[in-house]
Amino acid sequence: AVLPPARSDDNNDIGDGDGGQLAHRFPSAIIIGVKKSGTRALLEFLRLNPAVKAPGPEVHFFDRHFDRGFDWYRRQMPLTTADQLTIEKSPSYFVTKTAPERVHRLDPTMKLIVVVRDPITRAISDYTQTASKRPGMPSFEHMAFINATNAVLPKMTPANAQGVNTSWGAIRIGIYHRFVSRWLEYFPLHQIHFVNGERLITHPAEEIAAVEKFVGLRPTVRAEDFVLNTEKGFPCIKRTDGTTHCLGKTKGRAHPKVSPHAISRLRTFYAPLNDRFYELIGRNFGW
Ligand SMILES: Nc1ncnc2c1ncn2[C@@H]1O[C@H](COP(=O)(O)OS(=O)(=O)O)[C@@H](OP(=O)(O)O)[C@H]1O
Repeated sequence: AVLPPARSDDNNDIGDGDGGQLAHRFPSAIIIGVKKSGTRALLEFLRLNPAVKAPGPEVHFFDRHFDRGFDWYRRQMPLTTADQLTIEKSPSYFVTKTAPERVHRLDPTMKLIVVVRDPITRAISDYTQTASKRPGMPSFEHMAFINATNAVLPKMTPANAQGVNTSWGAIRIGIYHRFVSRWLEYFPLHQIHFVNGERLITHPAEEIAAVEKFVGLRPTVRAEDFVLNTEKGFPCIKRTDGTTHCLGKTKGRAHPKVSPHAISRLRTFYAPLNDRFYELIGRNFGW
C-alpha cells in the first residue's frame, strides 16, 4: 500500500518560525500494551523528554478505527517538527489479532514498546478497574477459578490443574507468550522493547532511559525528575517549579486483598507460561 506522506500543508499546520515545519506525523513508536501494566505512567514520563510528543487520549486505530484509514490516524497525532518523535499508546493493540499485520502494513520499521508486569498483579489491577465500574461484581477469587457458578468454562486439564478460569480476560491477557508470538510473526524481536513494569515504579528514570535509547533519543530524563508519593507508593513527576504531578486517581487504586491460597494457585499456573515468555524474548523478569 502507498502511504500518505507526513504532509505539512494541512490547513491547521503552521510553521514554527525557525525552519522546522509543524506537521501531523505518524508515530515512530507505539506503546502496544500490556493493559494495566503502567502504560500511562510510561507515556507521561517519556514526555518529560521535550523531543517526545503524544496524542492525549488513546487513539485505538489498529483495533477500533482501522477503517478510517491511515490518513485519519496521522491526523490524530500532535503537530511536531521533523526532529521530534511521536509516540502513541493504546494497550488493547497487544491482544488484537489483526493489529500486528496492520501496524506492519503502515510501517514495518515501527518500534514497539510493551510494558509487562507480574501477570497476577496485572490481573488484580484489571479486576479492580472492572469492579470499580460494576458494583456487586463477584470477588476476584470467584472470577479467577472454575467453579459451579461460572462453569461455562474451559475444562480442567492436566496443564491447568489449578482450575484457573482462562476464559476470563484478566487471566488470559497475562499469558504473554501467546500474544508476543503473534507480534513476532511480523516484527523481529529487536524491534520490540520490553519495559519492566515493576521497575517502572521503583526505578522510573532507568526504565525511561532504556526506552529513550531504544527509540533513538539522547536520555534526558533523570532520577531527580521523580518524587515518590508515599501514600500510594507510586512515583510522580517533580516539575522544575517545585510542584509535583501524579497520575490521576484511576491510577494506583487500592487493590482488594486476595487470599494467599489463590495467589499460590495462580503462581503455579503462570510459572510455566512465564517461562515460555522468558524463553521467547530471551529475558527473565523473575515473576
Ligand atoms: N507512577 C505511577 N502512578 C500510578 N500508577 C502507576 C505508576 N506506575 C505504574 N503504575 C501502575 O499502572 C497501572 C495502570 O496501568 P495502565 O496505565 O497501563 O492502565 S490502562 O491499561 O491504561 O488502563 C496502575 O494500576 P492500579 O494500581 O491497579 O491502579 C499502577 O499499578
